[in-house]
Amino acid sequence: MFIENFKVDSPNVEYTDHEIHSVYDYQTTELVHENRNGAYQWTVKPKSVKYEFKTHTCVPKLGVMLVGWGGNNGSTLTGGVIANREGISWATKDKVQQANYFGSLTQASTIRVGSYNGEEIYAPFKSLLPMVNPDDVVFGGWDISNMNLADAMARAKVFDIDLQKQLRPYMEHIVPLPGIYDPDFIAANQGDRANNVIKGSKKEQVQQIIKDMREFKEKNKVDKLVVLWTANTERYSKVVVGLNDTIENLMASLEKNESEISPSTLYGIACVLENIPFINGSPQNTFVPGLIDLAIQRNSLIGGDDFKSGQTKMKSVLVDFLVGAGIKPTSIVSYNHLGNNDGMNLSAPQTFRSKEISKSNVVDDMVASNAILYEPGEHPDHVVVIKYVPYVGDSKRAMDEYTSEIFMGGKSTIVLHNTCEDSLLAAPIILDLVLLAELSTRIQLKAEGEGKYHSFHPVATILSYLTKAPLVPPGTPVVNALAKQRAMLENIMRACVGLAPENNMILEYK
Ligand SMILES: NC(=O)c1ccc[n+]([C@@H]2O[C@H](COP(=O)([O-])OP(=O)(O)OC[C@H]3O[C@@H](n4cnc5c(N)ncnc54)[C@H](O)[C@@H]3O)[C@@H](O)[C@H]2O)c1
Ligand SMILES: O=P([O-])([O-])O[C@@H]1[C@@H](O)[C@H](O)[C@@H](O)[C@H](O)[C@@H]1O
Repeated sequence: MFIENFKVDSPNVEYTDHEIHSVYDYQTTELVHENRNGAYQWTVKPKSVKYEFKTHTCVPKLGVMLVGWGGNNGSTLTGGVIANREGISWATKDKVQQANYFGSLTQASTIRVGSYNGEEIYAPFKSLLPMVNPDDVVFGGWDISNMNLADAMARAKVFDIDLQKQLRPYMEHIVPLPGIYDPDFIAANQGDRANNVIKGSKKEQVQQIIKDMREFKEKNKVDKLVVLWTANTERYSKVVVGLNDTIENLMASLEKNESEISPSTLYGIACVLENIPFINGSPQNTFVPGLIDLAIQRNSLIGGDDFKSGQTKMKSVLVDFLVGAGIKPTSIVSYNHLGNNDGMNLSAPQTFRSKEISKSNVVDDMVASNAILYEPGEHPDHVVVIKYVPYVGDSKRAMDEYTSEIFMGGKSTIVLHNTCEDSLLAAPIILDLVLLAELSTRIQLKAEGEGKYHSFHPVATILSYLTKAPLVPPGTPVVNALAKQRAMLENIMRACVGLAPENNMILEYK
């Protein structure tokens, strides 16, 4: 059964006009490794820590500025939101299709709230806490190409033609702001579209981005802004002592106009200086150590890296299942080809390398979780291939072969083939990233013994479900397994309204 919304009735939760206050017992464990009578022994001590959460319920008018707005993802997301907002439907060869937000965790998934007369009751994920309605988001952004968004949508060849015709009047007057272009960081084959660029030194470019964000906020009367990079994948920046390893060195390098500061890092610096959440949807190391430290120092939200949209999302489910079932994946070979501009940019070795890294590390935590299967340091063979095939456009083809060792030396090989428009996978993920980033800035918490409330750590691990290579604060474990990432997010939101984590025990019926 489905219910639209609910309210929690508990002595641990208080709803006021402006906030939800909850008191929450966090059940965890403390591990002790000690020498007892000459032998080391592990002891696990259950531990309960009292937390208080305070969530501001006043939902702001939200502006979202996309870097790479005129790309396939940017134009698809913008068109998709307009279609939803305007209630557009269009004819396909199968049926009359209504606009929807399928693929968005916040808009199209549900959570279990309990059982009623023996029936499981579900509510929308977004009913857990007050969130911005995507239809109300005001979009803006930058692109190094000056193509208007209607033409960009046509160039992307993602939407059905009848939908494109209906969206054109809403999008043809929208032209992205000039972007920061540095040909050294993306493939040479992108040079042709760079006709809309910010001139000047790197410091002047950062100042221009700051000016753009302030003007956007002022012009659109938005209360809050989130900026997200959905521009071309860049090559990795070199991380060098004295260049970008500390805040001081990064800012000094900016003054000196050092060539090794990438455009994405420049947008990141601008956002952190303005205390505007900045999310990186591509795989490169935008967040060099100096920028991470700057974000921590200024308590400004940063999140990334690389949208977890298709093949990698499946991998973070399948390998978790295999290893969790006591089956040993020994070879994972992932191939994909696509023909959009992203594919063309990734055909250069240095940009492909960024993608190869973010797609390859995704099984590490699952492999490390099972020393019955894997010797220390042992790892499955894992190969990632991406090829550019213009004819297939945005319709990405992904082929995977997983070989595993099973009972008594047997082998099991699973082969997957997926065909899917890349941008239709990424657009709802972008939406979730910006909505959840905004929400997380409205949550404050404190553990028992902590005097004052504080926000979540500025490196937003809460967004991990949506990224291939989750950015985490130094010293924090990286979790890639999709079910764990979803549970983390859902359970934190449940804690904010005083609900226990979903434990799936269903003891009532045992
Ligand atoms: N679609 C997916 O499923 C998916 C998944 C994970 C990551 N990504 C990443 O998202 C990014 C965008 O994908 P896409 O398919 O929209 O690519 P795209 O090439 O269609 O769009 C990128 C846009 O960024 C613009 N651009 C490049 N450098 C810029 C800069 N410095 N400032 C402003 N604009 C700039 C380009 O002109 C282009 O319009 C890529 O890096 C891709 O790897 C996509
Ligand atoms: O999310 P996923 O399907 O594993 O990964 C995808 C890659 O395989 C694809 O080549 C690339 O163009 C997309 O941007 C995305 O990164």
